[in-house]
Amino acid sequence: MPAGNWADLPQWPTSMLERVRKQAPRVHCLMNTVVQKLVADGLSALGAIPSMTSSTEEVQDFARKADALVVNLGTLDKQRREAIGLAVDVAAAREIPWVLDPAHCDYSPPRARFAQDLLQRQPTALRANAAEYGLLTVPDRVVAVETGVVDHISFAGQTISVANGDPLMAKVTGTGCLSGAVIAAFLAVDDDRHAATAAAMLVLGVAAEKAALSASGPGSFEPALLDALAALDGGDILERAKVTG
Ligand SMILES: Nc1ncnc2c1ncn2[C@@H]1O[C@H](COP(=O)(O)OP(=O)(O)O)[C@@H](O)[C@H]1O
Ligand SMILES: Cc1ncsc1CCOP(=O)(O)O
Ligand SMILES: [Mg+2]
Repeated sequence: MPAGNWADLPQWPTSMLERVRKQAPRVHCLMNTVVQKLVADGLSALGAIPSMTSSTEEVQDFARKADALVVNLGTLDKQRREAIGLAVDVAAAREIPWVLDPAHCDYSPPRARFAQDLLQRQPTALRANAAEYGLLTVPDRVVAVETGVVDHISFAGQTISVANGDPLMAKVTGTGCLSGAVIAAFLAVDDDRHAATAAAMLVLGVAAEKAALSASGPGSFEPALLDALAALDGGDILERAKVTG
């Protein structure tokens, strides 16, 4: 955590959120086909600018214009593997942050191997649920995020835990994928990769809590989450944050 612990300096996530809104980072998403709309809408609500192509002819042009990249393996096929490799080449050359979400790698050994190979290419952060996380070995320089009821964000021997969120997040497909994209947006505006990743998880978790106040189930939770991401302010974050580390 920057310059002390959460109790000493609780305003840094709000400062990062304000920078996301002001700078409007471009986040290019190699996103699974199931949740592209939610992820694009979530990034837009937050204040970032999403793009989504996975065409091998175009992906490098999009990555060259991006401030950060998120690579999600949820609907992997031959062409997407190739597009991911091309996009990561650009991210590495331009030294922009990129986030790996090894979605469903616990279902498929070839996908788990591909995820492990991508980890050797040093993403800025890995974001995975517990089943996915348990299969992978995370290199030292990669921020490791294991999500669930409590999110654990580990880097350089230190772990920040964020206990915000709502059980309705597990009832809407794509909240995990959205979390990877939100992390990418925060990494684009702050060089402290550990703090930026934790701030992203906190902001999404607090937005989910605010959304749950008005939702009557998963259907109404999804649009309420977009509204909450757009409306979230420093007061909400300070009042609700459950951060340790
Ligand atoms: N029961 C829960 N209570 C609070 N937050 C949750 C809960 N389940 C999931 N989340 C949140 O939902 C998001 C997705 O996490 P997770 O369900 O672990 O990923 P995935 O959707 O990839 O399986 C994270 O932001 C996590 O904090
Ligand atoms: C259902 C499904 N199948 C392939 S990707 C995907 C979406 C996974 O979304 P999340 O892990 O964020 O709930
Ligand atoms: Mg997932």
